[in-house]
Amino acid sequence: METASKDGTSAQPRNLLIADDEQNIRRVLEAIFKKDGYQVFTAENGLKALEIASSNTIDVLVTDLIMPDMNGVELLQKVKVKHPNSVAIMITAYATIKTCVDAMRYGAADYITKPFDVGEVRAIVKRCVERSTEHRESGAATAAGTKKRPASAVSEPASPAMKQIQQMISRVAASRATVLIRGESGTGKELVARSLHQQSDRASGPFVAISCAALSETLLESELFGHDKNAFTGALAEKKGRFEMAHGGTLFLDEIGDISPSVQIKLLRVLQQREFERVGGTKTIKVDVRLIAATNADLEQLIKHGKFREDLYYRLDVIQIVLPPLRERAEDIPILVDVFLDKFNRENGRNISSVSPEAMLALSVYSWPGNVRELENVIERCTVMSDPDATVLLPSMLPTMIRERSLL
Ligand SMILES: Nc1ncnc2c1ncn2[C@@H]1O[C@H](COP(=O)(O)OP(=O)(O)OP(=O)(O)O)[C@@H](O)[C@H]1O
Repeated sequence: METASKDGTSAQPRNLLIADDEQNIRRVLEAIFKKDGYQVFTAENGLKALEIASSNTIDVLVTDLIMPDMNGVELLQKVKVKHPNSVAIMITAYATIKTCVDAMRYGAADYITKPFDVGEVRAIVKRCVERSTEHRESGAATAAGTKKRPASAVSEPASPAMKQIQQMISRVAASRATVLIRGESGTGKELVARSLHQQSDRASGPFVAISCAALSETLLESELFGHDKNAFTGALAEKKGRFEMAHGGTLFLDEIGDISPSVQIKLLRVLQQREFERVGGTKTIKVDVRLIAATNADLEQLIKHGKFREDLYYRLDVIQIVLPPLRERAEDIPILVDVFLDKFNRENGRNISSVSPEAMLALSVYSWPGNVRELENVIERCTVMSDPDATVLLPSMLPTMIRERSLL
C-alpha cells in the first residue's frame, strides 16, 4: 500500500507517463506498469505528453528518443522543469546509444535499448525509482544535517592519474578554497566532491548537491537562494535555498556551465561576499559554505562566446581537478568491476565472484562513452540478468555492443 511522507506527498512514485509513437510499445509498457501498480498515462508524441504532464503529477517518464515532433531529450527537459523530482528513462535503438549517454547528461536516469525484454524494462525502472527515492531521502536528511550519506565504495585506483587525484583530494580537502572539478559525464565528479567533503573538517556538516542543468533559470535561482513568501505566484511559504541548507558544510553545484547570466551574477556575489538575499527578500543572509563546482562543458569556449563570466570562472577555478575519461585509465577497470560486482551481488542475492579473461578483455577495450556510470550500469545489468547460480562473468552476459568491440 502507498505510504504518505511527512510533507503529505506520496512516498512511492505512482504516476508513470509513456511517450512513444509506436502503439505496440505503448501497449506493452502500459500493461507491464499497470500490473506493477502504476497509474499509467500514454502519449503518441511529445506535445501530447507535455499536455498530460501539465495537468498531472509525473513521477516516472519513459520516453522514446526519436519521435516526430519533439525528441525524447527535449521532452525530458520540459517535464523536469515542471516535475524536477521525476525519474526519466529513454528508449532507443542500438545505433543511437551515444545519444542516450548524452540524454543521461541531461537528466535521464537510464536507457532501454530496443528490442527490449520485459523483465529488463521492469528491473531498470524499479532500480531507477528506488535510487531516486533513496537519493532524495538522503539529500533531504543531509541538508537538514541529520544524517550523512554512507561513504561510497571507492577502492584504491590503479592508474597513476587517479592516484594523483586522490593525493590532491587529501591535500586540498582541509581548506575552504573553491574547487572546480572537470571531466566527462560519469567520470566520478560528484564522488570526488563527496570525498573532499568527507575528508574536510566540515564532514559533520551537510553536503548539499544540486544539478544546475535540470532546472530552468527561475527555478534554479529560488532553489539556490530560497524565496520569501509571495515572492512569485505559487510561493505560498518562505523557503530556504541550498546555500542556507549547506551552512557549515559543502555545496556541490553540478553542471555549472549551464547557468544563466543572471544566476552567474548572484553566484559571483556569494563567492565574493559570502552573502545574498532570497528571491523577493530584502534581508541579507550570510553563510559559511565551501563551494565545489563541476562541469563537463568547455568553460573557456563559453567565456569566449560571452556565455560564461570570466570573473566567475576565476572565482571558481581556485583549485582545479580534472578527471580523465575511463578509456584513458583502463587500468582502473578491473578494480571498478570488482567494486560493482560486490555491490550488485549483495543487492541482488547473486554470487559472481570472478570475471573470465575474455570478458575482462571486452570490458577493457570498450570505449565507455558514459564512463564509470556506464560501467556500473553494465555490471548491474549483468548481475540482475544472470542465472542465480552463476559464479563467473562470461562474455555472453555482456551487451552485444561491448562484445563486438573485442570481436568475441
Ligand atoms: N572510483 C569510483 N569508484 C566507485 N564508483 C565510482 C567511481 N567513480 C565513479 N563511480 C560511480 O559512477 C557513477 C557516476 O559518478 P558521478 O555521478 O560522480 O559522475 P559525474 O562525473 O558527477 O557525472 P555527471 O557529470 O553526469 O554528473 C556514480 O554511481 C559513482 O558512484
